[in-house]
Formats: sequence, structure tokens, C-alpha cells
Amino acid sequence: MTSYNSIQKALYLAFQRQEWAQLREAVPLTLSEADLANLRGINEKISLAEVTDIYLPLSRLLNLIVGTKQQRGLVLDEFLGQKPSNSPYIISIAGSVAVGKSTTARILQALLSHWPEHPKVDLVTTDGFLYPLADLKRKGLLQRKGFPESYDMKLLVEFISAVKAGKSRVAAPLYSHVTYDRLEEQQLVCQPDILILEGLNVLQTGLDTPVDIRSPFVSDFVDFSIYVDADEPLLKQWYIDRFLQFRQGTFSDKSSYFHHYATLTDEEAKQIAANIWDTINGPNLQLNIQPTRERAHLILQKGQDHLMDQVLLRK
Ligand SMILES: Nc1ncnc2c1ncn2[C@@H]1O[C@H](COP(=O)(O)OP(=O)(O)O)[C@@H](O)[C@H]1O
Ligand SMILES: CC(C)(COP(=O)(O)O)[C@@H](O)C(=O)NCCC(=O)O
Repeated sequence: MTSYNSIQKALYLAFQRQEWAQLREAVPLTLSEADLANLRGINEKISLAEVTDIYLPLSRLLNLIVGTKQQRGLVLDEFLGQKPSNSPYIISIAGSVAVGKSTTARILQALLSHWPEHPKVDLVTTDGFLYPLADLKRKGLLQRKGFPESYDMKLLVEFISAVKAGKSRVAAPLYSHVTYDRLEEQQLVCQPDILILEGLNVLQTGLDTPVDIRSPFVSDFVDFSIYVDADEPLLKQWYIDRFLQFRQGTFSDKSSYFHHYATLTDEEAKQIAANIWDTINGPNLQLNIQPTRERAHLILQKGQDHLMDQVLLRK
């Protein structure tokens, strides 16, 4: 049952799945077989109905909003008699661990890059800004991974500020779910039209971090923010399911942090994943992620099987 609390009623317009699906209207965007195959490659579990009902209307809305911002920029450039700026439009995607942020981000990246007005869409995840594993261990933060203090927020704010300023090449650290650590390799962001920044912390204001790195916040640089939402029992189940999938694939890799879990029985693996949820990801959701939800411009509410059943859009 989809919830719609009193704060949300004051701030958002609510659309049931079918109402939202109709807002696709005549999206001048047709997906070829190759495009669909590409989207399938992002996540073979996502249905075509989910793409057409939820993501096409969303890409239409974002295209209109980005277009308004681009036009305003042109007006300002003309008024000031200056060269067009290279400042990208920044979209953030927040939500719990395992809610489907990275899947949503990758689908939006693929769909938004089809629009001729903004073909270059880059995607960065804030996982790369977690402190390296050795630092987390040294600081006793391994059981707090994903909590505000486990991220180098200063580096993240510097990164987003440089991208927003239109710098020609900005490096972002990369994270690996296999090694559970930051990689040597970095990602270069080179003046995209749109940057999608995905991570559980993108709506956080860092009030519990030292004053010198508290402000500005990531959201000061973000033009449009999305929160992907679902009830906690579903999230815990999706986390356990993903853990079981990793066990069959990723964990068998010798360099995997969880390699010693590869030989567990299903039941043992489920118990370990449930315990990680109950001690780390669940408390982080309740304390630090869910309280940021109503800061978002748009809330995507998922129900059973990751199907979106309600969309909330800021009035
Ligand atoms: N729309 C969807 N339909 C079906 N499964 C999904 C969908 N989105 C995500 N998943 C699955 O849910 C799990 C978590 O998704 P993921 O994108 O990794 O989440 P996050 O980045 O928020 O941690 C993965 O196993 C993924 O395959
Ligand atoms: C890297 C993360 C903080 C963020 O995850 P994501 O939202 O990308 O799934 C998370 O996957 C994590 O490692 N949490 C700590 C507890 C755990 O091992 O799940």
C-alpha cells in the first residue's frame, strides 16, 4: 500500500502509476530494438512496461526542465554579452542501499542521452567518495560504512563544485563492490550536458560533520533531485537477494572482499546479509537517508518487485 503522509501532501502532487504513465504523451523519442537491448543490458530484470510507464514520462519531464534551464542560461549569456557557459545540468538520485538507485540512474542516463538537446550524459556514483577501506578500518568506521562520517564529503563537494563551474576535466574516484574499496583508477568528467550524481548521501546536509566542511552542501550544486523510495521490509529483501546474487557471481572472484562467503549455503548467506542489514544499512536508512526524502523534487515510490506504484512531484 503506497503511503502519502501529511508533509508529502503539503509539498507534492501525487500520481498513481497509470496517471503518471499517461504523461508520457507523444514523447518524441522512439526506442529502437537496439536501444531496448541496451536498456536490458543495464538490468535484465527491468520490464519494458516499467520503461514506458515510468521512465519515458520521467525523461520527458526532465527534458522540459533541462530545456528551461538551458534557455535561461542563453538569455543570461546574451544579457551579459558573454560566451555560453559549460556548466552542466546536475540531477541527483538518492535513496537506501539496494533500492535501485544505480539501476534508475543508468536507465535515465541512457534515455536522456537520446535527446538531441543534451546528448552527453555522465554518471557518477558517490560510492567512490567513501574513504579507502584501510582508512575506514583505521578509524573504526567499518561498521559505519555508508554513514555520513564514512565519506570524504569535502572531496565530494570540491568535485561537484568543479564540475558545476564548467572545468574541462574533473576526476572522480571509483569504487568497487568486488574489492569493497576505492579503486586506483579514476573517472574523468569532461563538460557533459547533464551529470547524474547517484548515492545515498546526495541530499544530506552534513550537520554532524565539522563546521569547515559543512557548507556548501552537495544539493547547492544540484538542479533537480530524485529520491527512490520503498518500505524497509522490501529494501531488506532486495538487499538479501542482491547479496545472494553476488555470492553466485562476484564473491567467487578471489579478489572479492566477501570471497570467504562464496561457499556458504543459501540459508547461511541469507542470515549474514540480514545481519548486515540490521546492523548497518537499516540503521543508516532510518537515521541518515530517509529523513532527507522530502528534500527531493521528485519521489519515486516502489512496491513489490521494484514496480513503481506512485510518483510524487514537488508542487
Ligand atoms: N527496476 C528494477 N526491477 C527489478 N530489479 C531491480 C530494479 N532496480 C533494481 N533492481 C535490483 O535491485 C537490487 C538493487 O539495485 P541497485 O541498482 O544495485 O541498487 P542501489 O544502487 O540503490 O544499491 C539489484 O539486485 C538490482 O538488480
Ligand atoms: C557502498 C555502500 C555504502 C552503498 O551502496 P549502494 O547504495 O551503492 O548499494 C553499501 O553497499 C555498503 O557497502 N554498505 C555497508 C554494509 C554492506 O556491506 O552492505
